[in-house]
Amino acid sequence: MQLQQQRLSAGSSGCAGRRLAAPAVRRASSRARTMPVVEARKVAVLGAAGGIGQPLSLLLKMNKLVTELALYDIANVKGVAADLSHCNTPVKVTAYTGDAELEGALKGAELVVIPAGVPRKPGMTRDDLFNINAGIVKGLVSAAAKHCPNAIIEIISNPVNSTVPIASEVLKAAGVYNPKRLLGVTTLDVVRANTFVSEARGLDLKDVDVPVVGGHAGITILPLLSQATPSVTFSDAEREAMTKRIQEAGTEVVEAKAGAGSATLSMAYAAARMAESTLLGLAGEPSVFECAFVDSQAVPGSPFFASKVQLGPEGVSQVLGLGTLNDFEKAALDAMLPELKAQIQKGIDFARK
Ligand SMILES: NC(=O)C1=CN([C@@H]2O[C@H](COP(=O)(O)OP(=O)(O)OC[C@H]3O[C@@H](n4cnc5c(N)ncnc54)[C@H](O)[C@@H]3O)[C@@H](O)[C@H]2O)C=CC1
Ligand SMILES: O=C([O-])CC(=O)C(=O)O
Repeated sequence: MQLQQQRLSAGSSGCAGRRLAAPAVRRASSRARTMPVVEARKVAVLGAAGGIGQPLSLLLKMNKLVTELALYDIANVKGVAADLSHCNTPVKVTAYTGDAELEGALKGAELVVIPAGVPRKPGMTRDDLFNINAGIVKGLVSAAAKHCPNAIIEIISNPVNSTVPIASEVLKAAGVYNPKRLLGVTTLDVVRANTFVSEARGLDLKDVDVPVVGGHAGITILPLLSQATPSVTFSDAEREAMTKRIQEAGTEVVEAKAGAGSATLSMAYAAARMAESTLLGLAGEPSVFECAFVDSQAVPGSPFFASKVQLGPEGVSQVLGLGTLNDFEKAALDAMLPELKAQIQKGIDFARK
């Protein structure tokens, strides 16, 4: 799998006020040389029979850093696992369904990826999913707190701006919260930004790295085009249009699917990339960077924020600052904050009820 080729990778530790370091894009050949020795790595996918869960599980079945793939879903997961288990890659596939089997999926897992929950239909916002998905995430993270309290948890289920705070409260209540081990998956925003910018400027995709910060809904998604690598220039109108396209890309897919769900294949690709980066960090690979929505002090007053983070043996080893924003980005940051904070608080309030 060549996901690593386009992984966000920065050469040095960044910090607030500095421009984020340029990507040191690893080629497949050099990656093969530097690939860490694989220890036993069990990855659990919760919601594995869904639109994201199935292709994500396939990509993880192809990943040399994974030794066991535990698939959990409330429906249809045994068939998905039987199907996947016939692929002749060494990853052992196991299947679990229903509350009684959740423990088996989670026991011994080092990474838990959660795409469980309902997707949007046209006309809905991600926040409209809150009423259903908040409870699903709460239940699954409660089980993870009990059965794999040290695992890294990566949440895909929307609204990410609220489900990650819910998860943090659940983990706190269970006495096992480690902010380095809880991440909201915003990789798809970066994947999209890289694709759209490369298309607009005729750049080779493997060289393009656009940090995307903030959150994962509408105006809370803020691509830092001024920090793109390689450096790109946009007129004011182009910058505004590109920012809006990246912010509305999820809706673009929801509308194109016309009621049949939201992004699944690109999301599976993005989550597989995030999982691979996480496993590389766990394995001690240096200089692994991704953008993710994490417990953060990057922006005063917002307890969670997406920005570039370094991944290491403990999970998030460093949350990087935002670097220098231009006036457009500063205004966009100011505009998003009330909405982002409200969505975070909504999650916290729900979990504390
Ligand atoms: N973070 C991101 O960038 C993105 C997030 N999403 C979100 O991912 C979520 C999943 O999307 P899809 O896979 O398209 O939906 P889907 O409906 O195709 O699949 C969801 C799966 O979750 C399962 N599920 C429901 N409740 C469960 C529970 N309590 N335990 C275990 N499994 C459970 C369902 O049985 C189903 O198989 C949605 O909330 C969607 O909004 C989607 C795209 C991008
Ligand atoms: O738009 C949605 O509902 C799914 C999602 O988060 C995305 O595609 O970015």
